[in-house]
Amino acid sequence: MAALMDIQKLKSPDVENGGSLFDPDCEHSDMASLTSKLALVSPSNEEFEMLLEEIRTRIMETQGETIYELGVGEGDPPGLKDDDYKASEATLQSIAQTLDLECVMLRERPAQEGKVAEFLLRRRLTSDDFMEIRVAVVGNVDAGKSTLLGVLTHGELDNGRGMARQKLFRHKHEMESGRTSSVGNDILGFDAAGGVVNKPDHGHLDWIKICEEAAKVITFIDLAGHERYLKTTVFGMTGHAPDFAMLMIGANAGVIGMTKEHLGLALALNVPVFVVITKIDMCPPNVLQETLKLLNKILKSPGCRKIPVLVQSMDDVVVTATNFTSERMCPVFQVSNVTGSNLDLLKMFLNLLSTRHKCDSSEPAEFQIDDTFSVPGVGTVVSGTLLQGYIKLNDTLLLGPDNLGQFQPLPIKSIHRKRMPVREVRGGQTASFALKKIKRASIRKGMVLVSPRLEPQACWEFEGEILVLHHPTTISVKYQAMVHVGSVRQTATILTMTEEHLRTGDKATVRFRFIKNPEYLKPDMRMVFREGRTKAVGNITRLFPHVSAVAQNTRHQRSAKKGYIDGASGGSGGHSGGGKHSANPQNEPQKASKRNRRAKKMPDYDDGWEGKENNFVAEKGGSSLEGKTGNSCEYHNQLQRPQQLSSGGKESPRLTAGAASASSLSSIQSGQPPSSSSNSASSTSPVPAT
Ligand SMILES: Nc1nc2c(ncn2[C@@H]2O[C@H](COP(=O)(O)OP(=O)(O)OP(=O)(O)O)[C@@H](O)[C@H]2O)c(=O)[nH]1
Repeated sequence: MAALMDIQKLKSPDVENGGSLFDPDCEHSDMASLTSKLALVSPSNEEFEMLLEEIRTRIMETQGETIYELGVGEGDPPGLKDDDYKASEATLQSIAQTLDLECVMLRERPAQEGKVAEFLLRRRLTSDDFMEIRVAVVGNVDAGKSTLLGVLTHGELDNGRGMARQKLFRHKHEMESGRTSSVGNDILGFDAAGGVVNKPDHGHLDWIKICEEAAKVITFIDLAGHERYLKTTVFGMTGHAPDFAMLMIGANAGVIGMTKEHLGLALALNVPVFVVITKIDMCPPNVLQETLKLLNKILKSPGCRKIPVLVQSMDDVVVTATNFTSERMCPVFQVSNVTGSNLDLLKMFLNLLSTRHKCDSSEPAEFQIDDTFSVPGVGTVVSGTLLQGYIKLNDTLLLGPDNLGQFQPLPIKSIHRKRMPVREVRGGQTASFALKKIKRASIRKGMVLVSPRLEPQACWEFEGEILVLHHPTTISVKYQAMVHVGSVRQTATILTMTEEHLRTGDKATVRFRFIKNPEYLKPDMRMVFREGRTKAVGNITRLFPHVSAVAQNTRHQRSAKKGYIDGASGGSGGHSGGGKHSANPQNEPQKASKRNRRAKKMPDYDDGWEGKENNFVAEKGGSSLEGKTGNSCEYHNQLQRPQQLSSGGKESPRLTAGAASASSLSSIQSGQPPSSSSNSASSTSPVPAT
């Protein structure tokens, strides 16, 4: 345990400074003068109103809850004597009652002048509203991901032979192999007082009931551990906009296989990570120590720069959960799904997590689509995340971009959140919308539904600042790989770069062009660029929102011939000219289609983030997830596969050049920054256009 940071060092830094958890970053606000430790002892009417207002604002900002620390104040030594403490607690309860908040004590401890305590103030929401936190569950195969989710959501312990996970598998082949292959959603609801509301009825969980009773719902995005399904895992991490990533490690197996890949992915996407070590019931103490030691080394390495904190008590839970948004801290839990050891700590931690997405209802709505469904009796349904703004029933939003970069207005027929019909959805929440007058085949993942106020434009080309985490040789202009950004997943070609060649560890500003469809992007979005073992991460810095006339006409004619352009989306697109590479056949979309035809012949194989050498990326796009995400459709009816998949789903196969080399995250493991010296000097030939 000594390997991990001593939790005492992190405990209540604010208390030492006379600060308050009102302000976890120690930036003292205007409230500081009001938060003298005696402020709640016998406030005047005016002071009471000010405190009320401060807590109301705080609750609104944090989407429904905050933590108040009693007995600390600016410049005062921490702690309240018994009488003052009781009076302060009574005032806090009275404020909570006035604001219709639940007020629950999280922990109480002795301090210099009496005692201090932390209280959770949580809004009691109506039956059709709840706070929402999304947690992506990652880790190597057999780390116990599905089992832990089964245990947490169904409240029954595992038998060590896969009993708990059976409740979560969505496919027959998963039941047989014991391997998750798709993005699954499972939910865990907490009421205002922090109690779990999941009550399975004969193994079945009623999501609507959970959402009605819950003040906060944790959605677990259960991602596959096997490297074969890495493409799906990357999509889960980018397209489902998780607030946090839960990295799972089997205590006996240790940090193996895809563990570092998944950690690297979370870091690249700036998703705060916490670690859960499972199977401590069957792991010899020395092996557990070794696992902790290696984990500690990796987390502290220059590639990671995390502060690992072992969570062993409720005190630790409160400290880590309330400081977790800092992104530097990495709480580490050790649990057993068989004995239930430490699961109460993990549940409490999940209960205290708060969303990273701030919601401002006045912003124009922007909804990213991560899946599409055809629901009998309902019609076309899209699921996804509302990144900003507010959408209510019967609002008309713009759906797009289609293959020509156009957006078309569509009314929202109905809204479901976690299978529960609702009238509105706010920024940071996931939802499903039933849409009118549109076929499922005309919608692809990566499209958006946005407010007309945004005047959205699609782009074929964009610029990004990227860092190459790994490439076996060098990357040059015309190189093609898969771009993941938000729920967009499409092959793009490098048009220009600020460097002539890029090797592992190199940074550059790169101009990309999508090969199949224009996409809706925004500056500052995080992107992942990958192909086989090649991985680069970065930020989008510039968009070129125009559609090449050549590309546009060609696509239109070809699409019209194939007959899958919706009449409503037709039109010229109104753009002309095109970029300097628009006439280059290498960048024209029809090139991709040839590869697609070849790709269809390839096996359904996902070579992945850390794939095998000399293999093909035969992305099936839409088809790899279509129909596999049953749980995420919030319209809980029979789902249908489309007769014809959207054209946006298929990607081209790519031949990976170069010899095998170590993981890009070797820097994390070794504690050294990535080095370019390990690369072969030979240049990778760009993939020729066929
Ligand atoms: N003894 C013991 N066994 C566990 C524990 N957690 C999981 N298992 C067993 O470990 C095996 C693998 O668990 P899974 O939940 O399928 O692992 P996974 O990480 O979801 O694997 P993929 O879905 O393939 O990514 C199952 O047989 C579980 O019963 C634990 O805490 N203790």
